[in-house]
Amino acid sequence: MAEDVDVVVIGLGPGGEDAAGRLAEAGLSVAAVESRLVGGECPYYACVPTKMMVRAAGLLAEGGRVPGMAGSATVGPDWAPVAKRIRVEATDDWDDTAAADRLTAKGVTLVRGRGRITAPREVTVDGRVLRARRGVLLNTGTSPAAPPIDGLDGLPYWTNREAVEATEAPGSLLVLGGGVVGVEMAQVFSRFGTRVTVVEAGDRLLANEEPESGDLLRRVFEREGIGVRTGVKVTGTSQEGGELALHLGDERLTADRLLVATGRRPNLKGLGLDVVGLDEGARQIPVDGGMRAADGVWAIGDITGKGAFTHVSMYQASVAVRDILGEEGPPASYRAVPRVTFTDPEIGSVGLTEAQARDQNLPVRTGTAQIPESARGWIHKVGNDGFIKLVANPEWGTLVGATAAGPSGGEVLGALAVAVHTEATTAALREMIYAYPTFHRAIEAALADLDA
Ligand SMILES: Cc1cc2nc3c(=O)[nH]c(=O)nc-3n(C[C@H](O)[C@H](O)[C@H](O)COP(=O)(O)OP(=O)(O)OC[C@H]3O[C@@H](n4cnc5c(N)ncnc54)[C@H](O)[C@@H]3O)c2cc1C
Ligand SMILES: NC(=O)c1ccc[n+]([C@@H]2O[C@H](COP(=O)([O-])OP(=O)(O)OC[C@H]3O[C@@H](n4cnc5c(N)ncnc54)[C@H](O)[C@@H]3O)[C@@H](O)[C@H]2O)c1
Repeated sequence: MAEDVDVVVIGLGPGGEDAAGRLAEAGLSVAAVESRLVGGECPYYACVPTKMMVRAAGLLAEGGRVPGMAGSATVGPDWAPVAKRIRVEATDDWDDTAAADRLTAKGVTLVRGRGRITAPREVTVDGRVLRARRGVLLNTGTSPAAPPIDGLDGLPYWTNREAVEATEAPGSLLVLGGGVVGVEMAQVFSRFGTRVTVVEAGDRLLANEEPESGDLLRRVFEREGIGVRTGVKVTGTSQEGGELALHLGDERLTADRLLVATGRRPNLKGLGLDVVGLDEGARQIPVDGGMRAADGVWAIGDITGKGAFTHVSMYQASVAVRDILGEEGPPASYRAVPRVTFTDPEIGSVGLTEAQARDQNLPVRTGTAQIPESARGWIHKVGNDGFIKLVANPEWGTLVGATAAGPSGGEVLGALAVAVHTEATTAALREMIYAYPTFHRAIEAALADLDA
């Protein structure tokens, strides 16, 4: 017999988990369906454990910067405490009991298994039928995607999941894909003594960011001994003995491990989307400003294609909850989506890149300041690589995008995210007093360059 509830949430990524809890706390009856781990990719295989890896790698790098600046230091990498911290503190050995208990304590009915829409406002999980009076909220996220390269399917390659579960740093690592996952992982493992080469098909690292960001990262990587191969085509793969190989025509790159970080595919197959007029083969589910995808269907998170970040998933959750509860509020806006690549230097950015602004036919003016030339950057000295780049629309007199690359670039970004979000005028930003000597004071120099 079917069970009647108000809302069924399929997939409990960060947004789905949050929305299910909030809807239950608002008094609705909520069934939440999860096939793997409550909380999704972020706490178990993505943001949280990888940032623990980044933190540990950063400590090693800072220790290595002591000579010539503050005396002597000997640092030796050991992956064991990183692996232990991920297993014990971050993921509870990839056990979601605590998260599941938190959710059910809010009044949510947790249903373990794979959910499928079987009729409008109806979801079936292993034969259990759930009817949703108000509707269904989709938050099924993404899975790692591998390109169709000869032989790759048969190789024991890592994705982000195996990399996070690693109990030791490999001797050598090939990273296929120089996007966010690839560059974060490459630098982490390199700092733990792994010989790393990044292999990227596009002509630069971090293709979605300003070209200056990819160029900066390449310079830093090469200085740190990380191999960077861009604009290359992998024609095949092979395994000989313990070694994995990528073929670039006649050339062979070999390593103990291969990390495939070539992007993600949305978890839409088998969801029964055709029942509600949506396309399971699509790259994303189109949503309106209230996160509505179809009658009685809301979608949030990576599957909406509005930015594959935990903060976007959480933001959309709050918009969807409001819409489901029939509360007033502004439609979702993506003008000022912030993003941070947690390399050293950190690459923080918000809004449009220069190229994206030009593609939208906006009038564009840019201003740049180099961190090493700022007072704080000069004082900081070793490890001071970075820049601020502003993308302004001179007609509106506002910033439409910005990048803060450098030490704590993701934190400096906060000021720029406020500026883009609130549409602060560049005139007002110029009148601001910027504390001396901070990294964010370089924003003032970039504003001056905007005028030049
Ligand atoms: C290595 C890595 C590092 C990252 N670091 C960051 C970072 O630092 N900051 C940041 O903001 N973002 C980061 N991200 C992105 C971030 O992980 C995602 O944007 C975030 O998890 C939000 O995803 P989501 O809400 O769409 O759902 P997901 O987290 O993908 O979760 C979806 C859930 O739905 C479940 N599911 C799927 N289909 C079904 C079904 N039919 N029935 C039941 N359950 C189903 C899945 O099992 C999963 O638990 C990182 C990603 C990766 C890969
Ligand atoms: N710090 C963060 O917030 C953070 C960290 C990691 C991931 N994420 C999210 O996860 C998403 C996925 O990250 P990702 O790095 O897997 O994907 P991505 O799309 O950012 O990068 C994938 C890269 O792989 C390259 N590639 C694709 N096919 C290739 C091939 N055959 N050979 C060589 N290179 C190839 C692409 O050109 C691209 O540069 C990101 O877009 C981001 O939204 C966020």
